[in-house]
Amino acid sequence: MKTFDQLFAELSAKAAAADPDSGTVAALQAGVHAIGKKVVEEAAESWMAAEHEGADRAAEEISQLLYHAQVLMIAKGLTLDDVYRHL
Ligand SMILES: N=c1c2ncn([C@@H]3O[C@H](COP(=O)(O)OP(=O)(O)OP(=O)(O)O)[C@@H](O)[C@H]3O)c2ncn1[C@@H]1O[C@H](COP(=O)(O)O)[C@@H](O)[C@H]1O
Repeated sequence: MKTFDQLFAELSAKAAAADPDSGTVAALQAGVHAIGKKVVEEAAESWMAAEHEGADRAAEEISQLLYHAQVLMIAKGLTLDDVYRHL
């Protein structure tokens, strides 16, 4: 288990190292358009799970939504603070 901030640090390190075994690095190479589609897909799956499936399934889909949102942030060169200052 990890926190939002810990996951962001992990993904940022993998991106900086261009880890060839990382799905995150592959997603970043695919670009903002492809990452954006995953954000929308996971948002829809989160909605469907919340409406039609149990709490655990909703939590799982929401975790994937958060992951892809972080990948989008890294693709755009955004830091956590860039986002947090809007909260
Ligand atoms: N938390 C996640 C995470 N959540 C979702 N995903 C990816 O998001 C996709 C969503 O899964 P779906 O259920 O939609 O599956 P799918 O539609 O069959 O997937 P695709 O065919 O679209 O790839 C999967 O391909 C996962 O690889 C994640 N990939 C990685 N992480 C974590 O990110 C960290 C770095 O991972 P790597 O960069 O792969 O080393 C590790 O701690 C991982 O646990």
